[in-house]
Amino acid sequence: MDHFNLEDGVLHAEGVSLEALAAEHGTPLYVYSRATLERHWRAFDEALAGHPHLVCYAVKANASLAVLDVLARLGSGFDIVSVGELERVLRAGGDPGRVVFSGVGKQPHEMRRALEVGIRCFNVESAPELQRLNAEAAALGRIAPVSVRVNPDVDARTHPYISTGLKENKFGVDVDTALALYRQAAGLSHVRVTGLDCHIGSQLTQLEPFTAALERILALAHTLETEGIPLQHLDLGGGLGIRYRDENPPSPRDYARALLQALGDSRYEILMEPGRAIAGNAGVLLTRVNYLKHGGHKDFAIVDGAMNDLLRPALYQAWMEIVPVRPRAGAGRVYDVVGPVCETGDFLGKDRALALEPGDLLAVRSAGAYGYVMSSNYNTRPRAAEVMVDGDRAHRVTRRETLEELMARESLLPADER
Ligand SMILES: Cc1ncc(COP(=O)(O)O)c(C=O)c1O
Ligand SMILES: N[C@@H](CCCC[NH3+])C(=O)O
Repeated sequence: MDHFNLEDGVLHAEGVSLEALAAEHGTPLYVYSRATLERHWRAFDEALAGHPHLVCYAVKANASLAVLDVLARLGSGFDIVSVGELERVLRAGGDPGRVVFSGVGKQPHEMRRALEVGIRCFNVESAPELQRLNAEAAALGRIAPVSVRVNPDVDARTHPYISTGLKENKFGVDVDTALALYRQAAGLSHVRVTGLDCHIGSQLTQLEPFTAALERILALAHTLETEGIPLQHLDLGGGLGIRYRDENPPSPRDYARALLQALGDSRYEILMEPGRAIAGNAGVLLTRVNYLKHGGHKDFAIVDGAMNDLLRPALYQAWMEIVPVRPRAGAGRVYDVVGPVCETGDFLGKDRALALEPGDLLAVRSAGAYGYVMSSNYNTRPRAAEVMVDGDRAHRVTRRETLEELMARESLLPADER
């Protein structure tokens, strides 16, 4: 469920016409709905009510300051993977005490900043990382709270690029290595074991991989208890999928119910790191039809948005729904919706039945997660702008980059070396 609906024949975000937003801010344009974000975050929080928990929104899904601001005001925790994401959370008023730090390649300066502001937990992914964290904490006179990220070797049944919990994936450590790491951690002077972490992949549409992973980490938690290494929390990661087309992912409530059931009567605090399930259907990408090109073999709708704005279709062959903002009557044609970028893989959608005229505005739905954050300047295209709708008001979040700003970041060689 989201807040993008037709009103008087025109697609609106909450109470705001997407045509009006495109006219004011230009295209391509990302538009987010505050009400949808809030509803999705609350769905997780309420699904876990009655059990100690913290919903740590995965910032990587959509790191817009406005999105973080909305969630920080709800009391959200945050899952970060870089010091840049940490600075964004702090800037948006997020509580560092509710931040967990994931990722296989944390750098010393990132660890130091996270230690200084006092984050909730470091999700450690290797033995050398544990040693380095202990050394950095010792140098600062701090104690680093840690979880070990366990790779439970379960098949998440998702696209291979976004599966993270198989033994051939770079993430986490296997159960035996995790046990060894916990034993090491227990003997280190400047880390304190607080939890256990696991994340098996993204866009999961079935419960079974989640519960299989939980069973494996519960067994490890039990072993740790018997060794005198008690845990306060289990971080079950993110990964709950959303409907892009015809997927039928479990609701946050069914997902939480299954996990709490598998947890039995153990009272570990539960941390979750949902990203896509909160932000995905809270955003659309608006793009305008520039040309219609009717070939002998194919019809192309050439739009002003491209793979540099929204990479998911090109990178994962992801299917994203494309709808006209003001639907026209009539059958139309079957188009490949493509951008101006010089790549055959530059498409937003293939074989879409659409009734179109040049100048029409299209909305790519479910673009709130892994959209703007994965955009680039490929083909020297400025990044899109972002707008947050809140009821019948809209706030510009990011201004469209100008070519001057893009160029100003670079320099020519010194004149005498030319
Ligand atoms: C460690 C970790 N936590 C959370 C997430 C968020 O995943 P999702 O957006 O699928 O909920 C990811 C991304 O896969 C991740 O790697
Ligand atoms: N970027 C991916 C998800 C990556 C999840 C992060 N580990 C997507 O768009 O589906």
